[in-house]
Amino acid sequence: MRLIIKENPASASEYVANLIAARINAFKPTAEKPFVLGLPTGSTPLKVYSHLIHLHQSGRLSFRHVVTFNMDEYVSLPSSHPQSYHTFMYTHLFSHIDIPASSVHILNGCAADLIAECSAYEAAIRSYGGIDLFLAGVGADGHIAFNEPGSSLASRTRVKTLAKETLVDNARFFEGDVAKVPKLALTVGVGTVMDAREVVVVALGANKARAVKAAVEGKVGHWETVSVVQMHPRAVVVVDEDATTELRVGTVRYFREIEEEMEAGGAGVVTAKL
Ligand SMILES: N[C@@H]1[C@@H](O)[C@H](O)[C@@H](COP(=O)(O)O)O[C@@H]1O
Repeated sequence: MRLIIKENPASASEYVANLIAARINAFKPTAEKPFVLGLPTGSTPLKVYSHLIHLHQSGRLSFRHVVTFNMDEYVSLPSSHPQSYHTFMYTHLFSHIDIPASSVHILNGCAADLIAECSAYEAAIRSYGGIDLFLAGVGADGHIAFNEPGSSLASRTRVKTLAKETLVDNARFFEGDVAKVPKLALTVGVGTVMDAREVVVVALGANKARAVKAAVEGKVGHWETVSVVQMHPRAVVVVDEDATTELRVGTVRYFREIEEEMEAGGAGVVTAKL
């Protein structure tokens, strides 16, 4: 795992957007061989998305041959609902870039058969040969996508009951009223995320410090599902200073020194390419 510590949310988000753009551009995607990108919602990726839009508008990045799969969606919110993840993604990213509508995949939380919807989603991911890069945020309790505490680390896309902490956290998007937050969601599984060829987790702010500790220093376990990134061969965790406050001083120093070595072009560069 790499841990990248940036000074503030803006510099962390810019780093992540540049990383995604570099991966897409290096891949040289075509209609026959598109780049497959997994995407989250939430407040964390907002600045990443605005920087991706900026890169696109300044001619440095095209999404013409990028296929996306979103992580999750609430059950029973129509896609036109202001708080649906469909609305979120079009408002904050898709309406501003050159991605064809047919390349966007978001789970349908209003499908008549939710189980069939989840299986079809997994099949669609497989049909593209899997996900090249999965971008993820993290819940304050350490969940990835909507894989709440206790989720199987081998889980696939499925219907999930949301934890109380998540409902309370997300009430801010529903006029502060917990009762208005849908209690169920469709989500990719931990296994679905782990199948991606690269996983990039972003965590910003002191509210995420506990989750960052779980991801970086905790034991791998189903209680904080983000901890599974420790098992991924190509995982990058990008944080701002505030999100490091629960980490040991030695941990922060260790990862900082590795990144400094990489920037200096030393032995770390070899590690980065692995
Ligand atoms: N399902 C989403 C997650 O994908 C997201 O990572 C998390 C954190 O959201 P935020 O970035 O707003 O803190 O919220 C929800 O639970």
